[in-house]
Amino acid sequence: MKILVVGGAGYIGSHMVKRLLQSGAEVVTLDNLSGGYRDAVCGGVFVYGDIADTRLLNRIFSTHSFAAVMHFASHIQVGESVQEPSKYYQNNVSNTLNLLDVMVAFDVKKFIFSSTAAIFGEPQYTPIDENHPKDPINPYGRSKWMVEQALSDYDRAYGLKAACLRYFNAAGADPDGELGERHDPETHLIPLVLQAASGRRTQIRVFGRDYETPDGTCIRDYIHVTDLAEAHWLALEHLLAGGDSCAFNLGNGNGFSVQEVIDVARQVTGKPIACEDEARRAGDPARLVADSRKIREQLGWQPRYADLATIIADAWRWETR
Ligand SMILES: O=c1ccn([C@@H]2O[C@H](COP(=O)(O)OP(=O)(O)O[C@H]3O[C@H](CO)[C@H](O)[C@H](O)[C@H]3O)[C@@H](O)[C@H]2O)c(=O)[nH]1
Repeated sequence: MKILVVGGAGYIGSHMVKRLLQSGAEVVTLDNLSGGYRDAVCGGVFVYGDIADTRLLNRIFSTHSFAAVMHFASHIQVGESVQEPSKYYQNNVSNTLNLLDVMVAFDVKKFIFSSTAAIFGEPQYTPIDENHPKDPINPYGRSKWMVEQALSDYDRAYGLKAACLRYFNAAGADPDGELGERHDPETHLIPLVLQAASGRRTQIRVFGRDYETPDGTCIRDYIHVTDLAEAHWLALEHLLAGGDSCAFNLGNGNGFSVQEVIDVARQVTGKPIACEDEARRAGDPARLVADSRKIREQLGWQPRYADLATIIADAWRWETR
């Protein structure tokens, strides 16, 4: 079984490549990242490039016979998407459609798509299940919801079966210590908190202490990246077994505030971690917590690293590697 992993050199994609290789799948990784992550993709075929490049895609699909495509490559910063929407619609929507059209042309009709909690917008209730209204409040969320809608149409018209996996807050690192989180620039809470612990940063800025939450800071549902990769594996098995298109929310169902994350990080690292209070960051809902019962019930997903201290401990091992 050969799988094309687009964005397989990034944070979540590289964990997926590892999971696939462990299962004996053949992997072709397509990515335009180089450096550490690329080195970490220790197996399979690596193709440097971009899904905007139709000629490259045609060459890859003519050379390999894929059972499915897993697509992790996208821009993911909410704030940036407000400033530069074109970048988000171009890359996340238009380039994804380019990939889908080549897939259809080569009769590859199983697709795993990285979606996001940002498609829901301001929560109308929590925990958020799959049927929660979709009303994204920024171009990033809209770009992902547009693709989810396009995928429904591609299923109806071309029989392309897709699993949309809506991540809440992916965090942590490979428990073996081989892979971890690195974005450039880094904007995510846990790696920034740990950089403050390790001395690579002087402090962590807390964006808002005036939310309607018990300690005033925002609440998020952190999911270990290895559990996330496992969910993708189960979704892949589902599609390869002839299963129908589907969408699943992925989180642990436990909300932790920014202050709680900092407190747990202090315990795990034994470092003081200085904080500075800042104004709210635009586009941050107060509370995002997933109801993931659907994937547990339908695909048997069982997170193994649901404990926040474990998630942070694995990320800390990577930060101090
Ligand atoms: O330096 C920081 C960084 C973050 N935060 C806070 O920490 C929480 C988590 O922020 P992250 O940036 O780590 O994560 P988000 O919830 O903003 O982002 C997640 O959800 C987004 C969509 O809502 C995208 O999918 C994104 O990739 C994903 O990590 C937020 O309340 C944020 O305001 C801080 O206080 N200080």
